[in-house]
Amino acid sequence: MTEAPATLDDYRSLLKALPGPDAEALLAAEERNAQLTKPPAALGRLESLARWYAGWRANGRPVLQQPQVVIFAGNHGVAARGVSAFPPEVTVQMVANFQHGGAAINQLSGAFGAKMDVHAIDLDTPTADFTERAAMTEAEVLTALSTGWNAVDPDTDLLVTGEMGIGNTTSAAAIAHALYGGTAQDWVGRGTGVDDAGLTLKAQVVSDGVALHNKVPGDALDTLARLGGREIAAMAGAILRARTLRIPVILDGFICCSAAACLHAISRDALDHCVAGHVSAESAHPALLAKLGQNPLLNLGLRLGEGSGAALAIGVLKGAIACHSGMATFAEAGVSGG
Ligand SMILES: O=C(O)c1ccc[n+]([C@@H]2O[C@H](COP(=O)([O-])O)[C@@H](O)[C@H]2O)c1
Ligand SMILES: Cc1cc2nc[nH]c2cc1C
Repeated sequence: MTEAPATLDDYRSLLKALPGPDAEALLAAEERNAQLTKPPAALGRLESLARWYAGWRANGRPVLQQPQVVIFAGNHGVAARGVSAFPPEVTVQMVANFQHGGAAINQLSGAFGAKMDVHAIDLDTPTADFTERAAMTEAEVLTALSTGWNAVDPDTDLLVTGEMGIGNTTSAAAIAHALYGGTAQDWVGRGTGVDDAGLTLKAQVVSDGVALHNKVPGDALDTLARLGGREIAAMAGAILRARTLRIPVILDGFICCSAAACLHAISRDALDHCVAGHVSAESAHPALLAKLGQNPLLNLGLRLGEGSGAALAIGVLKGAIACHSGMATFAEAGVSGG
């Protein structure tokens, strides 16, 4: 197995030298798509999805057989500021629920034939409150990144990255505010369901945290360490590891996209192997997706996290690949062309 990068600079170097999709497979998929028994473009976005998948899998007629859902959990010092509708102990309780098969993501992984792995990262040691100091030290963010890196099964042919962490919509909003500017209000949402007073407090916390850390120069990996969380860093590590293995990734909601944003801010093509599974009901998710240039596959009003929206989108991608690789051509079926 390829070892995880040892330093943040090693991650930066990797982000500048990422593999692309396979050009031959892209061409073969394009040619095959043009011959399938349907009017041109009649399968809409399924057609470009299948080509995208074919390119990353280096196979013009690919199969999708071994999806992996990986869930990372982390605790946040900033949760002590009262920014969530739920107490921090829910993180470890939900990890137990994942392990016992009782969460939504267990059902969705099962429904779409994905194996599911859960990584609880140092839950007894919440990150520092980012309004006081950096959420993670360099050693801590590297540990979390490598947890994500090592969590990817090299034999999987599709990865979903999900998370669980009370307080993490505040971290995600702070990352987005630091990377993209605007106001803190632009990036905060209700998360697990805070009321208006909670939302106002959240905006203040995000504003204070970003003001503190903006005083020190740094790039998006520094932002990840200063404002992020262990599960957010782990998702970034997993997304990057998947890229090195040419494993396509379905992104989940607001928090997952904040992790992806830290890679995208360093290298504009870092998410070319990713597709947004859904747009969540977290109010700033549409704006974050727009910054990433991502057009989500589903819009079902979910605001759960856990990889749930992305897991649902496995079904869409499986449908796209089944059509692309299984359909007859006009010649094979003896159907007249238009
Ligand atoms: O994925 C999303 O867009 C999303 C939106 C709202 C809430 N969540 C989940 O809710 C938790 C964070 O909410 P909060 O209010 O504690 O910041 C965390 O466990 C997330 O998985 C997730
Ligand atoms: C119960 C519960 C389940 C979750 N799953 C992801 N985030 C969550 C937050 C809460 C509060």
